[in-house]
Order: sequence, then C-alpha cells, then structure tokens
Amino acid sequence: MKILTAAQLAEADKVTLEKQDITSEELMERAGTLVFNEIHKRLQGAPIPIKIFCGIGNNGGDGLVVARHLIQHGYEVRTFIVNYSDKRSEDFLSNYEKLKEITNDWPELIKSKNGFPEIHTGDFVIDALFGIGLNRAVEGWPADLINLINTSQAFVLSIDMPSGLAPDQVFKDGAVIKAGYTLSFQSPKLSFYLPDTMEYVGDLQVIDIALDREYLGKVDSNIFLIGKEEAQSLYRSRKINSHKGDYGKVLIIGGSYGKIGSVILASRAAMRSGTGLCTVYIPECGYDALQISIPEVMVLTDQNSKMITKFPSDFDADVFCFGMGAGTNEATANALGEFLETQKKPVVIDADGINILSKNKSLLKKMPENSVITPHPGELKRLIGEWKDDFDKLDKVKALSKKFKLIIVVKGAHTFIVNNEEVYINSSGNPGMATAGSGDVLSGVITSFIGQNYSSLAATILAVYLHGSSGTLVSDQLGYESLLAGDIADNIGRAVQQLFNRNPEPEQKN
Ligand SMILES: NC(=O)C1=CN([C@@H]2O[C@H](COP(=O)(O)OP(=O)(O)OC[C@H]3O[C@@H](n4cnc5c(N)ncnc54)[C@H](OP(=O)(O)O)[C@@H]3O)[C@@H](O)[C@H]2O)[C@H](O)CC1
Ligand SMILES: [K+]
Repeated sequence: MKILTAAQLAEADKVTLEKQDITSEELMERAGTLVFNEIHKRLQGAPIPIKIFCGIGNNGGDGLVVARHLIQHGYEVRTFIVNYSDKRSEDFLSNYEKLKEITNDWPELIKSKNGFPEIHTGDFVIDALFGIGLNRAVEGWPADLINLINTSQAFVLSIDMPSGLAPDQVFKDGAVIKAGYTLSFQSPKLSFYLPDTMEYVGDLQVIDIALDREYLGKVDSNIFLIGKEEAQSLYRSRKINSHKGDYGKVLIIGGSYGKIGSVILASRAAMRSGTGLCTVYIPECGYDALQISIPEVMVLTDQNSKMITKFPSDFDADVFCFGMGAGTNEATANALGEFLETQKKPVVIDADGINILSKNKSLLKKMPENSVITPHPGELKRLIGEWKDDFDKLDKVKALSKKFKLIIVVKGAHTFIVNNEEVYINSSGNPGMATAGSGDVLSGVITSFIGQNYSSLAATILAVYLHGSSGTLVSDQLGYESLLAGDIADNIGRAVQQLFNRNPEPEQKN
C-alpha cells in the first residue's frame, strides 16, 4: 500500500472534487459519516459520555459531522470548539451551522484554559483538533488541553491523525494526543511507523473515503507499507520438477569463540527458508557445535580456531552472507576487505560485519551493487552518525543507500527497507522478537531468498515480512517473553503457508 504525504493527500482531495463533481463539504460529509459508522458499530448506542474536541479547520469540520450523526442517533454528546485561531475553514463553518440546527446543546467554545471541561476516566474522547494541516508544534493553552486529555485516562479516538502529529515531519517539543485508536483517511501516514512517533497512534484503522482511484493509482509515492498482499505478490512457488541445485548455494561466514550460535541460527534460518545447499565458514572451535546442531548444513573451518582470518577463496556460492558473531578483529576486517576486492555478486552483511564497515568506511565502496546490510539502531548510528529525528535518519539512510547502491534494512518495531529513494515499511512482527539472535535469523532468510534467485530487494522485503509473521505465529502460542530466535527460523514455513490462507493477517499493532 502506498503511503501518501500531506501534499499528495491534499492533491487527491482536489482531484476527487473535480472528477466526482462534488463539493468539499460533501467529501467532508462522506469522511465524517464513515467515522461515525465505525464508532456506532462499536458503541451500539451505549450511554457513554462522549466529548468531541474540534479545531477550526477541516479536521474540526470532520469532528462536527461526527458529532451531528452521534446526536441524531441518541448518543450523549458534548461538543467543544477549540478556538486556537480565528481562521475557521468554510466547511467547518457550514457544519457548525448544521449542528446548531439539529440540537439545542450547541458546541461550547474553548478560548483559554478557563474553558477546559473536566474529563473523566470513563469518557469517550474524540480528537478532531488538528489533522494533516498541522504546520508547527502545538503550544500554549491548546497544548495544555492535549495534556489534560492525555492524563485523563479517557479512551481517545483520533480522527485522521493524533492531533499534534504531522504526517511527514516532526515538531520538537509540541504536545501530541496519545490516541487509543486512530481512524485515518485513505492512506496511513509515515509518522505512524517511525520509532519516535508511532506510540501516539494506538490501534490504527485506515478508512477508504473513495478519493479518486486514478490519482491514487498513479501518484508517485516512494513509500510503501508491506502487508500480506504485497508479500504474497513477491513469493514464488516451487516448480514440481526441481532439485536442490535450483534453490541456491549459499555460504554464511561468521562466528567467533563463544558466538558460534549466531551462525547456527542464520544457517538454520536459511535452510528453513528453502535454501538448496547451505555451507558455513566458521572458526575451528565451532565445528562440532555446528555439525551436531544442524546436520543439513556443511561446515568449512578457518585455520584460526577462534576467529575468521581468511575467507575461502575458491568457494563458488550464489550468495555470501557475513558478519554474525564474527567480532571486529583486525584480521577479520582485513579478510573481509580482501574478499570484497574480487566479489561481484551481492552480499548480505550483518552485525559485526556492519561494525567492520563502520570502522573502515572505504570498504563500502567495494560492496557489490545491490548488497544488503541489516543494521539495528546501534549499528546504524556507528555507520551514519547521530540524527536529529527520524526523518533526518531516513534522509541519511537514503543518501547512503544511493551513494553505494545498497539495500539498507533499518531494524526496529517497524523495520524499514531503504533502496535509494524508496522506502518499504514492514507491518508484521511484535515486541517478542526483540530477542538475541533474531537478526541472525533475518540475515539467514534474506540470504536464502537471494540464493533462490529473488532480486536482492524482493528477497529482503519478503524475508523481513515473513520473519515478522513467523514471530507472531510463535508468540501467539508462547507469548512474547518465551519467543526464541530459533523459533522464528523454525516457523518460516508456517508463515509462508499463512500468506495463502484466509486468516486475518498477523500484523503488528502500534
Ligand atoms: N483528502 C483528505 O484526506 C480529506 C481530509 N479532510 C480532513 O481535513 C483535514 C485537514 O484539514 P486542514 O483544514 O487542512 O487542516 P487542519 O484541520 O489539520 O488544521 C487547521 C489549521 O490549523 C492551523 N495550524 C496548523 N498548525 C497549528 C498549530 N500548531 N497551532 C495552531 N494552529 C495551527 C493551520 O492554519 P494556519 O494558517 O494558522 O497555519 C491549519 O490550516 C484532514 O486531516 C482531514 O481530517 C476532509 O474532511 C476530507 C478529505
Ligand atoms: K485529529
């Protein structure tokens, strides 16, 4: 699914009015009615005190439409106009008049802190203060109101955006509504998925308000949300008439004394993801452990017993993966440098492999095109330095991807896959996956798919999605705490099966 910017949504709005020959007030009525329907479906007429806080722009106008429908359906509603500006939008004003026509309980005007109502734990608060028109931090008494709502422990439903959050930028130190549920129009917004802002969104539902299909189809978005449908479209099933040579020969290089488990996990994940032939290259100390833990994998050993000092020079693999548990010893770093001198096929570099790249930035130039690196936040910081905010981080990652033609997997609650200007945001997974070895498994799955002849980008997107949905399949049974990285590897096959069954998607909630 495309993720649109505020500017693209405003354009979609404009095109829709022209093409569908409707007024903006009619579009607002459509959007507000759909929000009302969702609320009504859940509340079923329950006598819950509802407090709707409306701004003076079109987000506030949506709030007024919802208020009108709720009142007409007999709900107990108090509507507040949060008068943070005199510049009321036209559609806000017409809906203000419409609301006054149907009730004697006219909206109450809030102009300062003195006008704040009491908000109780059992209240149902609808936040229609600001939407995608937010262009600066919310400060002063409107910020105090947001803080009052946030501390009230009332349930908060935000219309389109949690107020105070902007779709494509971040305003430092402004107040932001912490929603329990967000009903967002047409497209999810980028800030819903970024580490610093995702916590404001609560559960997310995107409502199709039928903006112009042609515009939505054609609009040039670089940001995509990856869900079941997208993963399905990337997956290629096996031919009946095939043999192990059709499914890739991979070589995974890594490990050091005490960290052989990382290579066991990566190779197990590669095998569980369909690799035909998997060989590992490890320091000699890991030989027995590897052979015993995973007999399907072939083992080559370095001449050094405790670390990698040389890469096998004459091994012909379809794809190489390096880094997990490898340490950052000079000998290991030199071995990687030497290997990259001659390497032409994409490589997957993880963990200490990335730390070696950070310490020896000249190696980045030697990385073959379409190689994949998979940094967690600490590794990313070592690679690109500090960032001001999540948007700045994304710009820096895009620049790095572009400069060295790399696919960069920015791991997090929502993993981002960056390929030049394009950003793919993963929607699967859960907090139980924040566990040792989870990244080793992911590298194994990515390597496996590249070995099976997926493009590096397709392999990475599919691997990240399946890794997440496998994690959710496991935690659904064991809970978050008990999930082990090895379980993620072992359930990749079930995650593939789930791509094609009709059960609801095992996606992450914000
Ligand atoms: N296409 C769609 O998705 C549709 C969206 N709808 C709804 O419309 C809003 C966007 O409405 P808009 O009127 O553009 O903007 P807001 O309601 O978000 O904001 C109102 C005004 O607030 C001012 N502003 C901005 N930031 C601040 C701030 N920090 N403090 C105080 N005031 C602020 C700003 O005006 P200024 O001139 O003062 O800068 C805004 O204009 C969208 O989110 C949907 O809810 C339609 O109803 C359906 C189609
Ligand atoms: K809002």
